[in-house]
Amino acid sequence: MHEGNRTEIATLGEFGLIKRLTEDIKLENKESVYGVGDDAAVLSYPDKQVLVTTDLLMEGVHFDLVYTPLKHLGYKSAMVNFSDIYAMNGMPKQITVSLAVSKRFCIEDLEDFYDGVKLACRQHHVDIVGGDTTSSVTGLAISITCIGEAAKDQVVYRNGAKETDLICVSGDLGAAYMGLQLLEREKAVFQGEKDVQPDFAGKEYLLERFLKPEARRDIIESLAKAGIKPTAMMDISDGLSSELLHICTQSKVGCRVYEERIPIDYQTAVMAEEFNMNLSTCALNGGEDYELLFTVPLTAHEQVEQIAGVKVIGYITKPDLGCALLTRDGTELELKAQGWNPLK
Ligand SMILES: Nc1ncnc2c1ncn2[C@@H]1O[C@H](COP(=O)(O)OP(=O)(O)O)[C@@H](O)[C@H]1O
Ligand SMILES: Cc1ncc(C[n+]2csc(CCOP(=O)(O)OP(=O)(O)O)c2C)c(N)n1
Ligand SMILES: [Mg+2]
Repeated sequence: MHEGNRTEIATLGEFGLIKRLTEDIKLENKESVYGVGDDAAVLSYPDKQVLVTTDLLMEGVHFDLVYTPLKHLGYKSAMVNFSDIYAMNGMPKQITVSLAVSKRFCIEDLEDFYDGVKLACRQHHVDIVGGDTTSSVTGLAISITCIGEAAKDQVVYRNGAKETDLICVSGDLGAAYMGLQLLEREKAVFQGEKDVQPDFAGKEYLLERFLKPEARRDIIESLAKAGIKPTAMMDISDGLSSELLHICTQSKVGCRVYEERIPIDYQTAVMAEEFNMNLSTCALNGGEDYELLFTVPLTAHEQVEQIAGVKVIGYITKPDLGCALLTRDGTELELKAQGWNPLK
């Protein structure tokens, strides 16, 4: 947050602030008929399915400003919403951004936050078409709603996985969680002693995965190019096991996942060792990976294996076999959702 050069929000007021944050927005998409400036935005989606998703992020629950730069927070807040649209096999098109801010924040802070939101939007061709701004007596609250589109026959739900389907995952898992653990460990350094710098050498990937997640538009495009429509899909925000159980419950099937096939980056493994944590537990339950978890028919095996950044990690079974992890030594462990739960 800004220390020198602070302009109090009160000097602009609500409307001045909104103008300052939104005056440079240019609409990219033909579906965005009218954006910021009236009682509602106007969108046009003839002959498409319209996808709508929303997320609420609370300071102290979802993010800690001691080690999260506001520009990164803006970027991530937008990205996690795009990820939900991609998880429906759609393309994000518009967002609305709602903020509740306390007096701790100055105009420059909110401009930083918006720079991050705008950068994410430019990269994913998304228009900011509205929002709401109010005050908060405690921390910062952020709610972003994203609107997207998909062709009528292309939407992919969580409930379509069938027996013998292959379970696939993009990228690697557990790195964002290790990034969070690392930042929490170094938090004292951020807060207090000014001359001591936290040492993140060799751990950059973990921080990047946590602070700057990238929604997997590329995977959606690769699947479309290969002519593969997944039978079920969702994004991994709460951890692989939790999400797999959602797909299996909603699809009324069971599953088997090979522990040795779960993709994990080298830096994640080194960090887990340093923290004395079980690596598979980190990858299964870490959360905030924002990778895609999906199932494809067995007939798509060869094609899906050729997509860069996608790994087949298991298969779908009859429901009575339940959901289990096949460990390296061949034992079966029941999968449990031990991932992140803000209401616990
Ligand atoms: N307060 C709420 N009121 C109505 N629907 C909700 C509420 N909270 C969550 N949902 C809905 O429940 C479903 C699951 O939500 P959630 O677990 O948050 O999914 P995700 O991890 O994709 O954000 C979604 O369809 C979401 O819209
Ligand atoms: C200070 C802090 N505590 C905890 C976390 C971990 N965390 C925050 S959000 C999240 C997962 C997704 O959040 P949720 O509200 O469940 O989003 P949804 O699944 O609805 O998209 C995790 C693991 C964090 N990033 N920062
Ligand atoms: Mg949610």
